[in-house]
Amino acid sequence: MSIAAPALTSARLSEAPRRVPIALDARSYDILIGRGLLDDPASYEGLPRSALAAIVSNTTVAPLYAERLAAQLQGRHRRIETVVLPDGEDHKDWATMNRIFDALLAAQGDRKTVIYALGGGVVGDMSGFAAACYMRGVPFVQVPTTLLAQVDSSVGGKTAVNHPLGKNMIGAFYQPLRVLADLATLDTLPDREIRAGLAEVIKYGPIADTDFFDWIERNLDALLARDPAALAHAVQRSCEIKAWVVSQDERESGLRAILNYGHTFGHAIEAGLGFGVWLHGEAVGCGMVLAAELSARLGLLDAGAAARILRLIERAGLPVIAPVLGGAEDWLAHMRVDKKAEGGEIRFVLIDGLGRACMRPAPDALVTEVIAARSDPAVDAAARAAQPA
Ligand SMILES: NC(=O)c1ccc[n+]([C@@H]2O[C@H](COP(=O)([O-])OP(=O)(O)OC[C@H]3O[C@@H](n4cnc5c(N)ncnc54)[C@H](O)[C@@H]3O)[C@@H](O)[C@H]2O)c1
Ligand SMILES: O=C(O)C(=O)C[C@@H](O)[C@H](O)[C@H](O)COP(=O)(O)O
Ligand SMILES: [Zn+2]
Repeated sequence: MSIAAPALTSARLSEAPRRVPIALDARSYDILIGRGLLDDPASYEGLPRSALAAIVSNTTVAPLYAERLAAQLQGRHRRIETVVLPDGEDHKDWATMNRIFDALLAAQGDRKTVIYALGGGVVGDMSGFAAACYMRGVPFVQVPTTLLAQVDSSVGGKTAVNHPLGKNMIGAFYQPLRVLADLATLDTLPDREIRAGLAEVIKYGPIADTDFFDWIERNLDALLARDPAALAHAVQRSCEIKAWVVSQDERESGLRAILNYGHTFGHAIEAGLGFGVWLHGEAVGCGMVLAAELSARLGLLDAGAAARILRLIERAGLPVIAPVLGGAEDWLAHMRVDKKAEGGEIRFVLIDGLGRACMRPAPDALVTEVIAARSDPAVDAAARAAQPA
């Protein structure tokens, strides 16, 4: 499989709200992108009215934005309940999911209850999964408040929780009614999270769009400085590319796997270090470096292009040296549970020339060589030292 995305509509750099449509077999929806959308009644037009709306958020985001969202939902729903989850990837698990179900049942949520996912990818993935399961499916709206969630996780309907043995192992494909990405919410986001979000932005270049890759290279400093026009373009273009991919292959029977570039290595790092030690975007950033190196060693990518990918990820302040974990066998064991693996054979998303991705197995010995070349035990030591006692 080898894919190259066609050029899409050129992005505007105006301050007007942007609308990216995502067309699916069963249903289409809009991704709204702009500053101030959270407080704009127009953002909510056409969404269902019901007895109960449940805002699912976390201990960090709820105090910042839940009241403002609730104010917009008044009049549309008779009751508004806010479910506040503990914050962090280490809480993206079944116990936390049950807290959402407990709250929905305690509030007598019915089949028309609308779930609003207010937060980053962790809240979004869990709220979406809760919406898919509660009474076998209730409507939900994504209100992403991290860069990563605005450019990636809120779009396309992958929902999940982690299992101790693997990342996102329990989940469902379940699409939101709308994505409402208020760029102003990024103002309160810590710098480390901006950098993590940039990993998924960078991802779209090598897999689908060399012009976008060039644009990110030229505009990385503006993105790191949170320049509003640069961020708006990055979010819009990322959503356009993701919508283009997902609308052709909603359930990942082929093409959609390109969105997993860097994730086979990245998920192994997240699980191997313990969920939450490295941010998802950090692990994916490093994973993209390893996958580019593997692509080069397989003769798919020239060394200059692999070096450009590495340099961009490094400039974004993301890690480019991996942990050693428990050694080569430990790495391979983590990667064998990857959802793209078939019959225990690991399949990697590789870069087949900048702007094109393909999926292929690779010899264990070569994968091990790449890991050995790009890992350092000092990274494991630093990760252990950064963990709370
Ligand atoms: N479903 C998908 O397609 C998809 C795609 C990419 C990633 N993901 C998943 O998304 C998760 C990562 O998402 P993430 O990077 O958003 O992490 P996150 O959800 O943990 O959010 C990062 C941190 O930022 C805080 N935060 C969120 N919004 C804030 C704001 N506006 N101001 C201040 N703080 C804020 C959060 O409380 C958290 O501490 C991972 O679990 C990953 O697997 C899913
Ligand atoms: O939307 C997709 O498809 C992706 O692969 C996007 C990824 O950035 C995201 O991290 C996703 O959750 C990974 O999916 P998984 O199937 O490997 O768990
Ligand atoms: Zn990801």
